[in-house]
Amino acid sequence: MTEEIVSSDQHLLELRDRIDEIDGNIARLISERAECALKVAEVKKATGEDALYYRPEREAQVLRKAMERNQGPLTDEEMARLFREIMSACLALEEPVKVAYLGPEGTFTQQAALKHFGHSAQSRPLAVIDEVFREVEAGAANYGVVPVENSTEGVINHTLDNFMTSNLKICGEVELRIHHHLMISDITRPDAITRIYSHAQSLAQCRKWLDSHYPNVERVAVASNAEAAKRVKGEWNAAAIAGDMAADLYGLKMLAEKIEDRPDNSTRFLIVGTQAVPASSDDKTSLMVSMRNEPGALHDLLEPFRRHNVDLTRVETRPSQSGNWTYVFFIDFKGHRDTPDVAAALKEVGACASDMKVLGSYPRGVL
Ligand SMILES: O=C(O)C(=O)C[C@]1(C(=O)O)C=C[C@@H](O)C=C1
Repeated sequence: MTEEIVSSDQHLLELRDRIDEIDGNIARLISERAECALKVAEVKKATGEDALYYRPEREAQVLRKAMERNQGPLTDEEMARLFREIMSACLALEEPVKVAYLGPEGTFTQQAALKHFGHSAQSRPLAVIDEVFREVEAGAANYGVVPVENSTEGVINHTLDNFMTSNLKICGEVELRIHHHLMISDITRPDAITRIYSHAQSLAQCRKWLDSHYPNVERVAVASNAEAAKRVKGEWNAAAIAGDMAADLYGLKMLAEKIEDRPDNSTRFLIVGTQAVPASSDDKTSLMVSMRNEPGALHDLLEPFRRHNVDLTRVETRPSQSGNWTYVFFIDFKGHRDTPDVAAALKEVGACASDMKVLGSYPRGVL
C-alpha cells in the first residue's frame, strides 16, 4: 500500500468517527425532544377528553424556524423535511394521528398526506372524496386529505361541493409539484402500445405531450393513477401515466419521465378536520358565500376585501345545490380570521351575503 492510500483511508476513518459522535449527539437530543413532547401531552391531557394533540399552527412555526435557522449546506426544504419527520414521530408518541386520504395507495394524495403529516401518522386510503369527508365526520379518522386544485387543470369540484353539506373545517394546505411519467410493466412491448391509462386529470395535464408522442394511441381514463399503474401490470400493449409512488408500488419501468405539459404543474391539497386552528402569523382563510342573484352582487362581495387590504388568492364559483342559476363563491385570502382587518372584512361580507361560512383559517403551506 502506498503512503497516500494509507493516509486517505485514515482520513476517512477519522471522518466516520466524527460522524458517529455527531449521530450520538443528535440521537440524545432527539430523545430529549421526544421526552419534552410527552410532557406537552400530559399538559394537554389535563385539559380534558377533547384535548387536541395535533397543532397545525405550531407545526408550521417549527418548520418555518427550521428553514430560517438553516445555514446550509442542506437546503432549507431538506432541513424542514427532517424536522417534519422528527415532529411526526413526537406526535405519534403523544397520540397517534389517524389520517384518511383519497386513495388508493400510490396516488399523489398519499404523497401529500405523507408530506404534511410525516411517516409516523396512521394513514388509510379511501375510494372517493365523499368517503374521506364522511370518515372524518364520523370520527373514524382525525383528519382527511383531499385535492382541491391543479395549476394546469383547475379546481376539483367534488371537494368544493362537499363543503356545502359538511361541517368539517380546513386545518391546513399542502402543495405538491406533480411530475407524471409514462410507465410500462416487464411484459409490455414499448413499440406495440395501443392504450394509455391514467386519471382524467393526468391525461389532461399531459395532453400536448401525448398528442406529439402517441397521437393515435387510445387514452383510457380510470379512477386514479395508481389504478392505471395496476392495470398495466398484466397488459403487454398498455402503458400508464402516473407518479413515482405508483411506479415503485407496482414495480413499473419508466419509459419517459416528467411528461407534464407545464413544468410548474402542481396540485394543492386540503387538510380537513374538526378543529379551529389559531393564527400562526402566516395564514390563509377559506370562505364559502352565497349572494342574492342581483346586479352588483359580486362587486359587493369583493369590495370589503379591497377596503381592508385583504389579499385574495382565489375565487371559484359553483352552482348552489339549492336552486337553479344560483351560485356559491369559494374565496381564499391571506390572513387569519382573528386578525382585525380580516375580521372587519368578514363582518361586512356577512352583512351583504345571503349565506356565509368560514371554512377555516390555517397556516399557509410551508413545504
Ligand atoms: O407543541 C406542541 O403542542 C406539541 O405537541 C409538540 C409538537 C412537536 O413535536 O414539536 C408535536 C405535535 C404538535 O402537532 C405540534 C408540535
